[in-house]
Amino acid sequence: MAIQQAFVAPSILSADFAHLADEAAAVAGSDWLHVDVMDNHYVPNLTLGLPVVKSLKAATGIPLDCHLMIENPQRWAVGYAEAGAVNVSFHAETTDDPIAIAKDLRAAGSMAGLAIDRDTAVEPYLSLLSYFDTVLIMTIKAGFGGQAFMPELLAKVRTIRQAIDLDDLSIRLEVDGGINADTIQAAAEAGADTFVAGSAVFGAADPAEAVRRLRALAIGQK
Ligand SMILES: O=C(CO)[C@H](O)[C@H](O)COP(=O)(O)O
Repeated sequence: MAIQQAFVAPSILSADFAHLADEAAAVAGSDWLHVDVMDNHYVPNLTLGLPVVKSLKAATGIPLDCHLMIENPQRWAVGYAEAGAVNVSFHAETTDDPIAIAKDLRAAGSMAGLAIDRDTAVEPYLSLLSYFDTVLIMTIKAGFGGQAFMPELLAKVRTIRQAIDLDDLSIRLEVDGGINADTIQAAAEAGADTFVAGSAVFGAADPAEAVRRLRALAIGQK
């Protein structure tokens, strides 16, 4: 299957949390808005939860892509779907029953996303792909923005892309961590079609232009 239209999803982890509605408005042309939910347990960082997602949903028309870096996703994931997220990703490392959570997310009306952290192999999850609408491959260790892209993790993107294409699955393949104008093309060539970018967007003088530039690079334009 051909790679789907490239999506750029600015990560609000790198935005000004005191002005989230304005920050979202600055990237209004984005495909998705990536929302990092961190609980200070699965990852050491602590960010935001359901009340902020509900407020963001009311404040922006950009589809929300919630990335749960939390323990006990079976307790919380559906709440993010009910809050209006278009996609809810939870980490494979945080549950023994990813299929149950994926089914619950779809039943609640969102896409179901499986996120895979730096130190986790993708092979055990290949047989589960049909339960998911997105797969998010971390290209850093989850927890903080502004880290350097790890090109060796693109092998996992290639493996997932091959599996998606082999079974003709309709799955968005996201990469998250260190995505910028220097790294996005390598990620696209590996098979990613959805690109989370935090510092490369919100650290830019013109965030909207940064999104446009990243999307152009992802589809091979200079
Ligand atoms: O999930 C994340 C961190 O765990 C962030 O989405 C990611 O780090 C984006 O930030 P940057 O593009 O600056 O690396």
